[in-house]
Amino acid sequence: MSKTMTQVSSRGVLSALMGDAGWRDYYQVTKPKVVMLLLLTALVGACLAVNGLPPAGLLLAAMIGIGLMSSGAAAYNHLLDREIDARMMRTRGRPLVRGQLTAMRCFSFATLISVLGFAVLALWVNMLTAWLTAFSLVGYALIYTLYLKRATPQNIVIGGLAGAAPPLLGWTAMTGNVDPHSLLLVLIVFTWTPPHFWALAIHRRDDYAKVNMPMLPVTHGVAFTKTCILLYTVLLGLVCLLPYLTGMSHELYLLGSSLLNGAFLYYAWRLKFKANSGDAMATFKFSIVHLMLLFIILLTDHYLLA
Ligand code: HEM
Ligand SMILES: CC(C)=CCC/C(C)=C/CC/C(C)=C/COP(=O)(O)OP(=O)(O)O
Repeated sequence: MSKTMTQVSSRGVLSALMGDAGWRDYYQVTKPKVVMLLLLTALVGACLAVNGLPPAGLLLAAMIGIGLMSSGAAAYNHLLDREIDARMMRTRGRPLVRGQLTAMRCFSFATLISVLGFAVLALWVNMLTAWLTAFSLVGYALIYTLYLKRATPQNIVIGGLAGAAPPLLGWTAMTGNVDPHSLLLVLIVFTWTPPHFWALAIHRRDDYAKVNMPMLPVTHGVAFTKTCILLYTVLLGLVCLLPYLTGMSHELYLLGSSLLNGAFLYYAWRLKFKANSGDAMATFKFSIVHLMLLFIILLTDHYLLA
């Protein structure tokens, strides 16, 4: 076959695979910003697991494997939620709703990257990490998305475990076993998740009510949800002391995390006691900055003071 004919036929195969979808549609269903933050928490877990720098090849394989499987989980979530996504303002522009990406293509893509991710972890990291990541994928893509989300206002408290797993996954990738210190990092993300999500759920309450999604502000009201956010933020402040109290982290972490948790508490207090329509969204946005900085501080403390 001539070079031009080969180019034409490979372009034909590619366009048959892509259909109306562009790279951007595949990228969007992976929830890239969420996965970036999940990977930061996994990276910190991996670095805290070892003395000095983690072996570069092992770290790269772990990040690729965890990243692919988290992206796969996010793509399954887009697939399984496409009908409710079509009815909510926030999500109605998603690729499966617009018809840019077919359900079959999304399923194939999610399966391909999830299996690839599992293979990378199984071949180049270790089986414990591969299976723990697979459980997290099933926890988010199936148990949370298909069942919990639609069943109970405690959906994200229970479902939050999957999103909180990456620091443990990063840690086990380096050591091959579950260290109690890694569970402290999981506990931090786990306690952070309810205020993170409920702040957004207050802002989007009408959207969730419209599709009968039992999110806390819909089932128990906005005032009660604000109280829960405040209580979880206090709990998060206490949980964040544990890395210092158990000797895992040092004074830099104690100072940095106390400032961040003080600021989070201020947002939660303002949301509860000073009614202002923009406060819920401001609290949601701050939660993301909070978790990102908290893990950067954990890492800095580890390398400067360990
Ligand atoms: C069950 C647990 C969680 C729930 C229910 C939840 C829910 C949400 C929702 C509904 C959004 C808005 C997405 C949008 O605007 O389209 C969001 C955004 C976000 N979440 Fe979460 N989240 C959870 C856990 C996490 C975890 C564990 C992380 C990272 C460690 C995370 C990081 C983010 C980031 C970075 C964004 C902003 C995404 C963007 O701007 O595109 N979330 N979350
Ligand atoms: C392998 C592994 C670590 C898996 C975890 C993967 C993952 C993407 C966790 C993040 C949790 C999250 C964004 C929940 C929101 O879903 P939602 O359906 O409530 O939000 P939506 O309405 O914006 O889709």
